[in-house]
Amino acid sequence: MTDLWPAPFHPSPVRGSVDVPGSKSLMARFLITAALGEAGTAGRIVAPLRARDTELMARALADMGVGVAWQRGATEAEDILDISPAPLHGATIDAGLAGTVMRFVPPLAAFARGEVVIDGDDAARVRPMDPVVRALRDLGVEVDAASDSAGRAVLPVRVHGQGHLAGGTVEIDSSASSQFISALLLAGPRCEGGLVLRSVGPKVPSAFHLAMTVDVLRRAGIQVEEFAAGGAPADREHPAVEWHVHPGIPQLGTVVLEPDLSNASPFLAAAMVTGGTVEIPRWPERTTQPGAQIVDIFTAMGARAHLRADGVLELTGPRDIAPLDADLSDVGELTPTIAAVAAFATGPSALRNIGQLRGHETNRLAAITAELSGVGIPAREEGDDIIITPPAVPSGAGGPAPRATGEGPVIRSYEDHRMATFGAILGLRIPGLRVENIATTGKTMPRFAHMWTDLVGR
Ligand SMILES: O=C(O)C1=C[C@@H](OP(=O)(O)O)[C@@H](O)[C@H](O)C1
Ligand SMILES: C=C(OP(=O)(O)O)C(=O)O
Repeated sequence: MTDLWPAPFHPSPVRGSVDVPGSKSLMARFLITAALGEAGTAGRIVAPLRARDTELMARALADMGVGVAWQRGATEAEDILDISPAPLHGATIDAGLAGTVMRFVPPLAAFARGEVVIDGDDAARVRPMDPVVRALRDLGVEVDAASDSAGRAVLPVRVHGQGHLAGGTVEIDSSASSQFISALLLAGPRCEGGLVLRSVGPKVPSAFHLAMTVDVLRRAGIQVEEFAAGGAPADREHPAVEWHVHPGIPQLGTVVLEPDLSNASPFLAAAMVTGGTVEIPRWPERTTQPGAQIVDIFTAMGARAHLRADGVLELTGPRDIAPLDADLSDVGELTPTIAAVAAFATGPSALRNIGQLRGHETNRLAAITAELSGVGIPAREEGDDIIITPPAVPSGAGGPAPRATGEGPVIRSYEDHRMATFGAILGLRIPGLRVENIATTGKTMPRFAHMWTDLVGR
């Protein structure tokens, strides 16, 4: 039987503080970087994230021969994960539904001696893999892969590692996911001649995640140059289309994992849709995480927010939520949260240039529009945009009329952690709403349901 979670209904202002666990994206990069370090040295992650995606990544490394030791501290902030590099060998890897695992492990596998097979959930077997498979083949690696109906590579992928990679120049169309570029950049320093990666094709999404990859490499002592179209050094206005990664041995050292700001966003959304106030401690002053952008986005929708001197972000939702018309290409993973808030705005919103979400845990354009429409909030896809046209509702309380099902509406979560948190946000203002398989939030935030109930109560 499908597990249906009764989402707390709480249209009056929510107040509270939420300590969110670590960033899955930073953690994935730290793990790969540490694994490619020098044998005999260890990388240490303080306050590591124990969630499905990061445990699968840690297990993938361990299965290939890397030493991985989790140590519990008195609090989660004192937990430690030590990663000890070692020669990599063949293995069978379960990527689950983690884009980071299925895309970041194949280049790493090229350094193994032996065959590395990467497979995952059924839903993972439709996520795009072609660009990383092609790039590895162009670099001389023997890779076998299953193919989809259009002949493009998908899981399972089999990498015949030779223990080393010569490197060179490779061109890649990474418009379906930034993770293909991140995957190759992370492996770049261990290529004997370094790596020159040239983006061809339409714009690469998720600019913040690309910046995160480059930042992690540089902090590990690796020289990375970024060039914009035309060959000038890349900057904020002129995004990189070519990366030169110099050869070297990355040294992760000891890093403290930042809280996952994208996972903070549903809690901040609770303040948005109820006109309440939510605090998030340990909000980093500077970060490459795209989740930090939620503050500006919610401010544009009427919130008041400030980062206090004690490192706590405080956000108060507005009485009336202003509609949003924004290009979300660079912050795509925030879309489900923003869509749930836009559902209660005073007018139509347009969430633009998010075609890459079709290759996420599920086709999120289809999922978001179907689930909003199902609870009486008209939403549609227009090309690579989502248009949400909330029916007129009295401000502050109540919500659109739910689909009449007798027991209250159901939000399907499609095995997608962010569709589950999207449902929880809607439930604050739609009475009787239930969310299918709330446990899917365990992909990146295993205690979500408890944290949500602690914040909003029953
Ligand atoms: O590199 C990463 O850690 C991620 C990159 C982004 O992927 P896409 O570029 O495929 O959207 C993001 O959406 C995903 O949640 C995490
Ligand atoms: C797209 C996401 O995940 P993945 O790393 O599996 O691509 C996400 O977390 O929103």
